[in-house]
Amino acid sequence: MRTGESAPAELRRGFRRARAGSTALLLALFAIGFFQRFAPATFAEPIGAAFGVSAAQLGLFAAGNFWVYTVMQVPVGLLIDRYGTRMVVAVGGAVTSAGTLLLAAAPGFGVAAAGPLLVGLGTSGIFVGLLKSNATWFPERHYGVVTGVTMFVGNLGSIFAEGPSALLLTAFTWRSIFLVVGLLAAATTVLVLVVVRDSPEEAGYPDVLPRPAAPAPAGGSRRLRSALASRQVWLVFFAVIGTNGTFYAFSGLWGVPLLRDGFGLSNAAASAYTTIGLVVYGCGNVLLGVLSDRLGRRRPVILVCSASAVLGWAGFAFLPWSPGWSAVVLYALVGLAGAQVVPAFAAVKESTAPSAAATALGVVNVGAFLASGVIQPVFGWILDARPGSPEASSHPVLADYRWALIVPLVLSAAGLCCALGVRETFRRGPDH
Ligand SMILES: NCCCC[C@H](N)C(=O)NCC(=O)O
Repeated sequence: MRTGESAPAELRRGFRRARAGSTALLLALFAIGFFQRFAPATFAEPIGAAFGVSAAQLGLFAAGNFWVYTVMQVPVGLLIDRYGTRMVVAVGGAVTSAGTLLLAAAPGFGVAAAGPLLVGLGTSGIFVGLLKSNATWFPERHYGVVTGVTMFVGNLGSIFAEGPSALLLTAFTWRSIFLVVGLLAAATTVLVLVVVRDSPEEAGYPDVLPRPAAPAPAGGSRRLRSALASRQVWLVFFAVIGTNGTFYAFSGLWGVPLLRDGFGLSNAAASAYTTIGLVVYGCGNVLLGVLSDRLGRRRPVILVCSASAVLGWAGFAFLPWSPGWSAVVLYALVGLAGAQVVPAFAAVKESTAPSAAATALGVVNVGAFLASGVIQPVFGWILDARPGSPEASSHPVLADYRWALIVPLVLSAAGLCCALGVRETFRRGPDH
């Protein structure tokens, strides 16, 4: 049975329908996961008020999802390489749904706090599973753009967690919103079990493109060792820390206070600049995917992003910038740099045996998550330790932020050095 250009039109249509069904369901769960990750920004206040808990307890509540998700990246990568996307994502979807419903119905904060932990656990396999599924269902030459669109759709979930959710909260309780999200996750999970197939072959179609079998490292520990022994995986890991990790750390926390404390902007005015960075990031995901597919190369795009990060962070730390065009350019530069993940994930997938791809992608994803988890507090410690600030309550000034901004600058410079060593994969897998 042929599904390429020479295959009968009906067969091609069936193949495309099967691919669209699988991909759409995985994307839906991915967007739900992104929603959950960003939901604390909007829902922390009503949830805190409902349970009468402190800001610190709420911080722990929000961090639960993040840390469980990060720790699980490599284990779920191994599980996906072993059991396939459908099984791991279906189990994950069920756990996500249970965690969300638990939060919606929680009688007290102790039970509610278990919700984000379960959600972090449940959603941890979706992204890596989706990347692996994309690698199986789409031609290699389109992997960049497919990854870019994947990231873009995930980001729609985070957008829904902000403004639209705040609007929903004016009409509905947070419990009813989480109830609906939990039921939605449950329904999507059932559909994943019924509709998703791990490969075109499993769906009754031959592979999209015939790919010569790559040497497959058998067994979990072999796959992990092969991912951890790959120079390409580590070079990309550190390059992504310098771009995506620094950008997420900044846009998720310090990007707004920098403008507020440094230039006296209101919260709303300051967050317009982080929004610009996020929009450039979201669009950059798709555009860089298209660009690197068209070029047939990943490395130049990876390098431009690393250079963009160094320029952006150096500008923030040393140039005489201020709100207005100079700030827009700097926020856009670091946003664009963050979109490096798209060609970077492609370069990792293309240099790894398909049977170990999810494990290697999981390793790289950990880097981006760990970076923001570490950079955010370190940035804060540098601000707290600022010289000549005897009163703990006084706000840091621009000069203090410039010191802290040296952290992302150093990481991005190290990332650029690593990016220089990344091997070009020419849009093709390791077996070509
Ligand atoms: N602190 C967030 C890091 C993001 C890492 C990466 N760019 C990403 O978005 N991964 C998608 C995922 O959900 O794992």
